Amino acid sequence: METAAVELHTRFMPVLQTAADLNKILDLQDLLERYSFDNICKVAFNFDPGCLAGDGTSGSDFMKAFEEAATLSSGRFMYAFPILFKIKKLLNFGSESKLQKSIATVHKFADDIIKSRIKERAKQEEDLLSRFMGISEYSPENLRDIVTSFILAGRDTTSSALTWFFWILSSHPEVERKILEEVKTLRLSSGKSRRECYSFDELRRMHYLHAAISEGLRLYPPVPVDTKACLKNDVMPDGTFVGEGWFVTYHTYAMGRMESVWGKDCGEFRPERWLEMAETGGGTVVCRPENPFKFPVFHGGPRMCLGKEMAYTQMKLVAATVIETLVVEVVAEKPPEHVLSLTMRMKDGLKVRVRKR
Ligand code: HEM
Repeated sequence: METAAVELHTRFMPVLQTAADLNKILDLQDLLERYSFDNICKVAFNFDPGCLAGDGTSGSDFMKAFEEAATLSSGRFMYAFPILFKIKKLLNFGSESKLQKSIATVHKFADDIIKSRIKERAKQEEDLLSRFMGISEYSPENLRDIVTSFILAGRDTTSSALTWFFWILSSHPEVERKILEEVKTLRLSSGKSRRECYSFDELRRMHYLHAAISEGLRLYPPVPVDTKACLKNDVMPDGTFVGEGWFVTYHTYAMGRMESVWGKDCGEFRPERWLEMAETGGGTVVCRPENPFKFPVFHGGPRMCLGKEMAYTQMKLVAATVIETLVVEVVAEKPPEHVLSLTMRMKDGLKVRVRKR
C-alpha cells in the first residue's frame, strides 16, 4: 500500500498534473502499465525500474521485453496448427526468435537481482523474493520463475482493469458523480485534505467505488479467457467427461455478459447491482461479495488469485485519487479495439485529456 501510494503521489499524479497544465494528450493505458510495473517490481524485488521516472531506460527495456514475451507466448495459442510454432522454435526464426530474445532479457534481469540478493543473504528485505528465499530451498531458476510470475500477475491485470474502468466511466457521468460524493463524504469525516493520501481503512470504506470497479471488471475482465490442462481422466460436476491431456477453457468475458447469469440488464454498466444493505443495519450500504464461480474474474477454487485484495486496494487508490482531483476526458473517436495478450489490452491505448477539478 505504501509503495503504491508513493509511486502514485510522486510519479503518476505529477505526470497527469503536468499534462493538465500543458493541455497535453496522454496515453492512459501506457501510463497505468508503467505505474503498475514500477509498483510490482518494488514489491517483488525491492527494485525500482523507474518506468515512470525520468527516462528510466533500463527499466523500460525490461518492461518492453516483458510485454513482447507475454504477447508472443499467448500468440502461440492462436495457431490453428501448434506444430507450426514448434517448427519455428526449433529453427529459431520469426516470432519464436523474437520470443527467445525477449525471454533472455527478462531472465537476465531477474537473474541479476537474484544473484546479488544471494550474495547479500544477511540483508533481509521486506519483499516477496526475500520471503521465498527465506522459507525454502528453491533453486535460483525456481526463484526467477516465481518472481516473473508475480510480475506478470500483478502488472497487466490492474492496469488493464483501470484502463477499461476509465473508458467506461467516461460515458457514465452519473457513476462518476456518485464516486465523487463518496470520496467527499469520506474526506469530510476524516478531516483530511485532497492532497493527503487515503489510508487503508478509508479505501476499505469506499463501497460505491468498489462496486463500480467490480462492475467494470465484470464487463472488461483483465483475464478474459483462462485455460487449464487436465492431468488425468476426470468428470465435471455436471457429468461431462474430460480426458487426460485435454484443455478446458472458461470464458470470463462472455460469462460477464450473459443474460442467464446477470439478468436482462447484463449489458449495462450499473454498479448498483453490487450494493446491498449491511447486515449490521443502520441503513449502511455495502458492496456485496460475489460467488467466484459466477464472477471468475479472479479465478475460483484453491488456485484463486492471491493478489485480489492488493489489486482492489491499488485500483481504488488510483481511481479515487485521480477522480477527486482531475476530470479525465477520453479523446478517442471510436470505441477501443481489444487486443488479447495474456490480458485484455486496448489496441491503440487510451488517449485522454485531463483537466484540474
Ligand atoms: C485486477 C487485477 C487482477 C486480476 C483480474 C487477477 C486475476 C487472476 C486470475 C484469473 C488468476 C488465475 C490464473 C490461472 O490460474 O490461470 C490469478 C492468479 C494469481 N494472481 Fe491475480 N489478478 C489480479 C491482480 C493480481 C495482483 C496485483 C497480484 C499480486 C502480485 C496477483 C497475484 C496472483 C497470483 C500469485 C496468482 C497465482 C495463484 C495460484 O496459482 O495459486 N494478482 N489472478
